[in-house]
Amino acid sequence: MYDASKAVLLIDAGNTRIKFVYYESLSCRTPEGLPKSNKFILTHDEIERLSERLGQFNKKPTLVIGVNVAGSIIAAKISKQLRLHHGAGTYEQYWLSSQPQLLHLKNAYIDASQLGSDRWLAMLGLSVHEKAQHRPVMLVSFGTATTVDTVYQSEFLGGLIFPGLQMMADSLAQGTAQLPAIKWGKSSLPMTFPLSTADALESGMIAAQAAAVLRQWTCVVEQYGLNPVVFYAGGAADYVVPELHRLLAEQIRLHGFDTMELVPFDDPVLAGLLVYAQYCLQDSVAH
Ligand SMILES: Nc1ncnc2c1ncn2[C@@H]1O[C@H](COP(=O)(O)OP(=O)(O)OP(=O)(O)O)[C@@H](O)[C@H]1O
Ligand SMILES: CC(C)(CO)[C@@H](O)C(=O)NCCC(=O)O
Repeated sequence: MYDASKAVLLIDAGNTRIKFVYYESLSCRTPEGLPKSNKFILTHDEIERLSERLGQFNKKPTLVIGVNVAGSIIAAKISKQLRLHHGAGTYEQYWLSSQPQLLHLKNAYIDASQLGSDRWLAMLGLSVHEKAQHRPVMLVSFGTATTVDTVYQSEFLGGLIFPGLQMMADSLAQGTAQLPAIKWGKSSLPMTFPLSTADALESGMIAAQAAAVLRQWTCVVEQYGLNPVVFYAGGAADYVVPELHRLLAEQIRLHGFDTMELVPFDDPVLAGLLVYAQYCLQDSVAH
């Protein structure tokens, strides 16, 4: 049972955008059984609008839980907006960091505090997925950076970090004399032998992203002999997933697995924060 009186705000402050989800009450459910939510996104330049944006809801959120990988200035700006919104009213606010263990989830990182708190909370969200019960589950997050992380038997096993699609494109344009900035068009499979600069860049970057994910999938298969479920999220997913689908299908066939699961997972960080907020609001839990 949850403390139904509290409105809750969850925050995923990333390097490009900040995602918020507001719950008037975690007990108020949709027909699908999920808490009714209002999601909104602000860029870093728009943080000053947070207080006004929160003013549109009926109740002030008295429990605010967030992760922030965008630095202390961003965290301070968000906290200032929350103080503005609450005035003299009281509320609890927590920025979570990565730990060796959170609820049931263990963290194999050598120094747990190094792990991005967004990755950690996303793993918590992933770990409660029904598919995570008997098989390894992977999450590919195509955000500002791309990350490829794995959970098996309630343990985060580690993962890859590399530049996101836009960051790859920007660094090529900035670091060379002849390579232009890319205008991403419709998503398509990389070409076999690209014959223009634009095609060579687009095909190269998509191939690099998909191949890195496939490498990690192969590591999981070799380590555990099981066919992992691959979840994906993030703004650049649409561009990479067609090629990833093609590569995975080929490997699934070669390994003799009978199913391929490449599944979208919206807002995994916010999903993990919800798991944690529900835990915090359980009657018996003292925070
Ligand atoms: N219209 C678009 N065209 C090309 N790439 C896009 C487009 N929209 C998003 N992207 C890609 O998505 C990335 C951003 O993804 P997303 O919006 O999920 O991340 P984010 O909110 O910045 O996340 P975080 O900062 O938490 O990593 C960009 O860096 C870019 O690679
Ligand atoms: C990798 C990013 C940028 C992804 O948002 C973030 O999780 C981060 O800054 N991580 C810190 C380093 C680490 O996770 O090992």
